[in-house]
Amino acid sequence: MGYATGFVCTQGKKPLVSFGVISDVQYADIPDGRSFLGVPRYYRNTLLVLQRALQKWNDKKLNFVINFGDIVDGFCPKDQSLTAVKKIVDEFSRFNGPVYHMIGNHCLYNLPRDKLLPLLNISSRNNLAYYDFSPIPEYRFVVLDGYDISAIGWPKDHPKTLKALNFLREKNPNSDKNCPNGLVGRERRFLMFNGAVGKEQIEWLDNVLNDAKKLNQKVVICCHLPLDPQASSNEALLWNYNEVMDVIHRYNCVKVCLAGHDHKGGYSVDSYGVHHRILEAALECPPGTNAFGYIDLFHDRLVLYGTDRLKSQEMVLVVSCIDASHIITYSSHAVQSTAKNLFIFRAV
Ligand SMILES: Nc1ccn([C@@H]2O[C@H](COP(=O)(O)O)[C@@H](O)[C@H]2O)c(=O)n1
Ligand SMILES: O=P(O)(O)OC[C@H](O)CO
Repeated sequence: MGYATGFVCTQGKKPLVSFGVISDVQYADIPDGRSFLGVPRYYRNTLLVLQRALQKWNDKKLNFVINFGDIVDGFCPKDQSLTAVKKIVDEFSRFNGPVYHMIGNHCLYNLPRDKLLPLLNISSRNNLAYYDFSPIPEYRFVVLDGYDISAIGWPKDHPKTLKALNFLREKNPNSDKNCPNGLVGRERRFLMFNGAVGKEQIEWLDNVLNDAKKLNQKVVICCHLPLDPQASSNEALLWNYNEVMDVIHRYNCVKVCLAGHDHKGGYSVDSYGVHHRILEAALECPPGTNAFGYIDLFHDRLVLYGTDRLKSQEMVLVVSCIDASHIITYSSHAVQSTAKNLFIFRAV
């Protein structure tokens, strides 16, 4: 295990703040298995990955930690859900500082929102799980609730469940609404394990970004579901990623969007110069390997130091795009190179 080095652009500067990141822990006290597409999943080992992450984050005296959702897997036996969620939350609470959680589909397979959100320390109105925080005056973090409109997590007769089911009936012809067969390209996101950001949350986002702009803050958006098709598999995207990105693109203050859910990870810079980084899943680490990291925040860039499967990434912030038609994209399997490609952007 080791953090990748070689980022020369920080020139030994001290970061404004540093925070730990991990996604898709998906713990369950069950034997190893596979995803629908056959990718191995190590349900018990993932707890060890989280424990090593905590050790590293505490050793490095990071300022806070963000968990990108799905702390417990849907295959966790339901009579163990509460114990399993508490077990993982207790692990996170060994961090010597604040931990910010967000919800994912697997959290919602295990517990309803009214039980889940207090455990995750998400104080909410109407059981919604979006919020923002500002660890330093220069930066604002916005955590979105990607399952605001969803067929999972709300009571069966809740208006949001009914709305989501109607939406899926309209968009996905398959009887198994998790099956993307017959859907083409970006339409393949219309699956039950995804969801949407509702109207009220979009208005809230607009207001937060307006406020951040007035305060001259840079914004990092965090959401379990990815927001950019260039970084993500079509099957993992937020249903209304385009609506959310339309709001985000109205504000030059949004610099980076971080996500989980698409376990292989990904990265892109969109046509507005916003970085999108999807974190590789902890669940898919074979025993002895890891997928966690930490991010150093500077005035002009974010530097992600990943371990093993979680790849390192330098994200240079931009104020304007000289050539908006040129989008830099590569999958997590491709060679990682960012800074040298960013000559088309003017750095802050
Ligand atoms: N290509 C796919 C992917 C998934 N499904 C359905 O989703 C469920 C969950 O998938 P996982 O990747 O988390 O295992 C799975 O049980 C399938 O119902 C699918 O149909 N086609
Ligand atoms: O974490 P899961 O099981 O919901 O899987 C999500 C898929 O990777 C999205 O493509």
